[in-house]
Amino acid sequence: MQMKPKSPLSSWTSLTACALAVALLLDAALSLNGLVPDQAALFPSAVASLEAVATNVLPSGMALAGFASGIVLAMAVIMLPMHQIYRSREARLLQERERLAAQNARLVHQAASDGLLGIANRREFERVLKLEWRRAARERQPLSLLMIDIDCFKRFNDTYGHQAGDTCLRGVADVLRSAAARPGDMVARYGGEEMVVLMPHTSMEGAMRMAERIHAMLAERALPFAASPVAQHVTVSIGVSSMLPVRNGNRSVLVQQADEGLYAAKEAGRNRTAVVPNLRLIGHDEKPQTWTHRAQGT
Ligand SMILES: Nc1nc2c(ncn2[C@@H]2O[C@H](COP(=O)(O)OP(=O)(O)OP(=O)(O)O)[C@@H](O)[C@H]2O)c(=O)[nH]1
Repeated sequence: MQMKPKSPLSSWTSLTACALAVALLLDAALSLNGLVPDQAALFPSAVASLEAVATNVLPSGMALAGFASGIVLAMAVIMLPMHQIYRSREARLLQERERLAAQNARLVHQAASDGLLGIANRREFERVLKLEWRRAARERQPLSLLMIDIDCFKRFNDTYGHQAGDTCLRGVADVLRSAAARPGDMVARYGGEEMVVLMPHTSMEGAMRMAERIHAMLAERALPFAASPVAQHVTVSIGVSSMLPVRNGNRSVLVQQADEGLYAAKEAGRNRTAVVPNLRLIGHDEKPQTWTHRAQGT
């Protein structure tokens, strides 16, 4: 919580108000002597003391009080409007600071997201991947990635036009956003018609389930694509990778593996999910063992 700075003028105003109150009390005391003559018999010694004060001290006190009241009133007359001006300037500065903070947040969001799809862009994905990799290594938790590519998207653009292509991309991004609903999940545009879903604290099994959910949701959404050689609606191919990160490990392997899986899914006929086992365990001339799974219900 931010502390509002205290105006130096408000201290002056309080001081002025106190001085004014003291001066008024002094004036009231001065009048007391004339107001209580009948009660003098009841409290003779008190009245005698008051009279002594009134005779010896009050006349000079009266002059001093009058002078002080004059100064205090003059200060109040000057200070109060100045205080008002200060307060309204302070309010304007606070408003301006809030406006700039909101603008800054908007700019940060714009720099991190894709203008067409409204999801994170590649740069933001790389930034978050670095953080999540470190976190997963620290917490010894698996980190999974889906690399998703729309099938035959060139044909979609050629058939329906580039604008319809953009609408289709937005539709797929919407589905990914709804599917990856956990707070830690991240959906990003990796480039062109390729998107990624990064899933912290998620094992290979969980990532495969997520891939199946995406295929199912796209089949249900059924974005029309009659010219597709794969199905009557827009479909995607998905490559999956999952790792237990180590602190100084190479995080690009996670992306590379998902990309290999995507390639394998395309090769196997599209509209499916594929996993390529850990690339680092496979020799150069050895062909990776690929597991592919065709999407259900298409
Ligand atoms: N409308 C639109 N099209 C895009 C965008 N970004 C990339 N593309 C198009 O996506 C198409 C990708 O085509 P390819 O890489 O040949 O792949 P594909 O036709 O999807 O074929 P497969 O991936 O093998 O199924 C190209 O025609 C790009 O122009 C975009 O922002 N909007």
